[in-house]
Amino acid sequence: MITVALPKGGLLGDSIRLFKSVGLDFSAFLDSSNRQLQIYDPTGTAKALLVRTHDVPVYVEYGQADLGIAGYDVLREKKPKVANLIDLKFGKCRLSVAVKESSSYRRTVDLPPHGRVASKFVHCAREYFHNLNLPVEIVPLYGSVELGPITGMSEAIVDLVSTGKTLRENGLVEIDVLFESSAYLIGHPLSYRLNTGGVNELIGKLREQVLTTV
Ligand SMILES: Nc1ncnc2c1ncn2[C@@H]1O[C@H](COP(=O)(O)OP(=O)(O)OP(=O)(O)O)[C@@H](O)[C@H]1O
Ligand SMILES: O=P(O)(O)OC[C@H]1O[C@H](OP(=O)(O)OP(=O)(O)O)[C@H](O)[C@@H]1O
Repeated sequence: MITVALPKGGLLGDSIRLFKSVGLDFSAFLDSSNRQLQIYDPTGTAKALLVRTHDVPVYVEYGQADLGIAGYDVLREKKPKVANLIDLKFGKCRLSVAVKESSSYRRTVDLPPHGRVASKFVHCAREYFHNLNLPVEIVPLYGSVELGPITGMSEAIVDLVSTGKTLRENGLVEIDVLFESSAYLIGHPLSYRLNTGGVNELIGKLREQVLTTV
């Protein structure tokens, strides 16, 4: 039996569509009345766990899931010991630095030394500012990060940007991009080495599917 960890939230629909295209149906997770966190594909060949997006690599690293789907941003932030198997080409976004449009900061190096930067991606932000030799205080937040500069708590944010709508509607502008991101299929290293439950065949089908749809 193959176990896959699927991310709740924005990546769930595309993840379920991808598995459906290779014959595995986990669409029960899309039913809002469903509260089951573990479901079996009707063919009985695989089961899926529904987990928070940041927890997907944890289930895969610990071996409770053979496969999982997580954003590259999450993988950069958590650096889990998992294999990055396939760039799935959906969930595209970027991790960017943004500031208030009305501020005078137009490049990251314009930010004041020892200024504050709010972020959900604390490790990525710390590494980025360290590489620029800019000493800043990273303020960890769990969401609505744009409120950092709006309320005056921070001079800048490091956050995901996709359409840019959230930045625009909150009077913020992007001044640098740390990296581009998309969803990845990740795997437990032993699962594909031992071909647990025929996982390699499934990975092959998923790879083919991604190649033909792009
Ligand atoms: N506009 C976007 N904003 C945020 N994430 C996006 C966006 N577009 C694509 N993504 C991708 O979707 C993933 C999941 O984002 P989502 O907003 O569903 O969860 P989250 O809010 O980060 O997680 P949680 O609610 O569990 O804290 C991100 O890690 C990223 O890879
Ligand atoms: O560029 P856009 O298309 O507007 O998308 C970017 C927004 O989406 C994400 O927030 P999310 O909806 O995950 O909520 P959060 O603030 O709780 O992280 C991200 O943190 C931005 O706020």
